[in-house]
Amino acid sequence: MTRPSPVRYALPATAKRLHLIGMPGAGKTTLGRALAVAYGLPFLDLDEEIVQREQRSVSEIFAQEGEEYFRQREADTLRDVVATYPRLVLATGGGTPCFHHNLEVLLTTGLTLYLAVPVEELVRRLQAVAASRPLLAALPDAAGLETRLRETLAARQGFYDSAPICCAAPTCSLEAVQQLIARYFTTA
Ligand SMILES: Nc1ncnc2c1ncn2[C@@H]1O[C@H](COP(=O)(O)OP(=O)(O)OP(=O)(O)O)[C@@H](O)[C@H]1O
Ligand SMILES: O=C(O)C1=C[C@@H](O)[C@@H](O)[C@H](O)C1
Ligand SMILES: [Mg+2]
Repeated sequence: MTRPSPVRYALPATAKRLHLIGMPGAGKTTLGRALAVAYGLPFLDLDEEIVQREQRSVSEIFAQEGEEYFRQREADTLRDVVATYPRLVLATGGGTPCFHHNLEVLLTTGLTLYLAVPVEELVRRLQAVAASRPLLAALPDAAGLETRLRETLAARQGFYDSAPICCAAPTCSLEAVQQLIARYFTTA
């Protein structure tokens, strides 16, 4: 099989910011890092940026200040980040598009990609780490985790579906996403 030419997948000069949205465990951070390398763009993870600014973990912020405080910090940090970085691949938090008009910020300041992954796969990926996620901790078992993820996805689906590009598993490979991005720019 011949490898596709890298030129075909080059990011158009007009696309300087890529935003990845999707459920916890969808692969935003993993794919975001790979896209940043592929396109030669800086990478930033919004959760990590908040943690750095607050000098405490997301779980600690939720436990000590509550979710509303976290959502406000998330909204402020998102706006700072897009104002600061003219070129960027940004992995958002799972809830980022759903609060404080962040969706509008994401859609108007970069090309937003939704990583759609079935809940069964999210359960597999998150089972081991759910205890460290404030909104997924304290669930009794995998069935509880699955129920919580289904409810969360149902509430968020409308926000996620606003992204102009949707990459559905199992085709969320780096190459598949690059093809979707290239196709978006040739048909837009
Ligand atoms: N395409 C993939 N196929 C299989 N596993 C993957 C894939 N992408 C990511 N993973 C795995 O799924 C887990 C979650 O990935 P990642 O941290 O990138 O997701 P995320 O969307 O950033 O999650 P969060 O919202 O919690 O930050 C990790 O263990 C990662 O190795
Ligand atoms: O899905 C969510 O609401 C969250 C996902 C994480 O990325 C963090 O932003 C935080 O744990 C909240
Ligand atoms: Mg992440």
